[in-house]
Amino acid sequence: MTDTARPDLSASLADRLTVERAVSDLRRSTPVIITENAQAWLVLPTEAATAGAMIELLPDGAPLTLVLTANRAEALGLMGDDALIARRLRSPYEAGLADPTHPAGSGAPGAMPLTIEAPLPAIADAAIRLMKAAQLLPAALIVPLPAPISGLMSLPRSLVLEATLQGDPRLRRLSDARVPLTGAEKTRIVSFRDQVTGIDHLALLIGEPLGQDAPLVRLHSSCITGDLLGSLRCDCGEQLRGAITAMNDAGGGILLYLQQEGRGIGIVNKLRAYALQDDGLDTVDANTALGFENDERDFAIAAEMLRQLDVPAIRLLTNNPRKVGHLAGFGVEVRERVQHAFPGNPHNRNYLAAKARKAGHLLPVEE
Ligand SMILES: Nc1nc2c(ncn2[C@@H]2O[C@H](COP(=O)(O)OP(=O)(O)OP(=O)(O)O)[C@@H](O)[C@H]2O)c(=O)[nH]1
Ligand SMILES: [Zn+2]
Repeated sequence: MTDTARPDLSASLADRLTVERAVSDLRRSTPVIITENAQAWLVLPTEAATAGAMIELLPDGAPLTLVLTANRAEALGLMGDDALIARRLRSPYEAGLADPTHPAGSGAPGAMPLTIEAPLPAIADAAIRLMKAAQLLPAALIVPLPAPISGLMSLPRSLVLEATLQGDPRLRRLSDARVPLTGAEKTRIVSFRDQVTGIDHLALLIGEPLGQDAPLVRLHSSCITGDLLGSLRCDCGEQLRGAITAMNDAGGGILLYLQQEGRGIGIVNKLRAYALQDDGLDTVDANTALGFENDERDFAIAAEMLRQLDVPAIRLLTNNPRKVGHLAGFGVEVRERVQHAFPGNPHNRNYLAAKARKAGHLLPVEE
């Protein structure tokens, strides 16, 4: 079995592990400290602030600054050409402004609490990167710290920026087992673990793909609702089972099952996006109203899995040109894009139409 994990803990890997520990604290509503030059800032996820978590740590009378992405600012009708904006708050509870599914953030632009513009804190970019890595809403409450607080993770801004760059996954190949599937009895599942995030990704080897020149491959991002629960809001379940059947019929194929729920925003945020879609936004605008990009996924993971499986050339089952471009950028030869569309239903018709219209998906548009 190949094991490509580096034996030593290089400086950059150590930095990435430090950032992952901070991410894990933030997911538990624990603030972290980011430093830049001689200044330290307490950084609290807005989700934690609105829930009142750890608010007692905020120094009395210190200025509270809310950092938002440009996408969230635009949804709120706030002006600005920059990637991030900062607003001064009177109370941490006003951080609900960052969340369009929260009463404070869901009103019409004029109905939001009065906020005062604030200069962008030096660590704003690092704070937003951490929130995204933690799959929290990409908004942070930031307070300059007059004195250090012991017991919290503290990390320099530069380290956060370097460690959250996508494109260099450290995957370790682990188990390999026979798992007969309905529609593809000759299937093996090979598992990979991201040595930085600890997240596991799977490669389903259906039939005999490894001997083939350019086997069928699908990059399938996890969808708990569609793949597992049979949700009709998307086409993921059909695409998953359809890919398995197509690969079995072709004598072999590789389905990479990637833990990238909700195009990389996580299950909680995907469900928030669904709530916004019920209020009339489409799948793209719901992501940006939450402050995210339309697609936050890192397909370098898929390219690295193919590299470790020794599959340099593929035929890719997808309607998403972004997947083709990213894989090619990471050195995978995509010899052919194979259409992978299924008939819509009344619940996913708008979703499929928005992907075709706005996200460049090559889907047959239904009447
Ligand atoms: N944020 C968000 N994610 C969604 C929504 N609907 C489905 N998803 C997620 O979108 C991803 C679908 O991924 P893929 O099956 O790789 O699909 P794709 O990028 O549309 O490309 P192809 O299916 O290959 O054409 C899964 O992670 C789903 O959880 C939605 O409305 N909002
Ligand atoms: Zn889905």
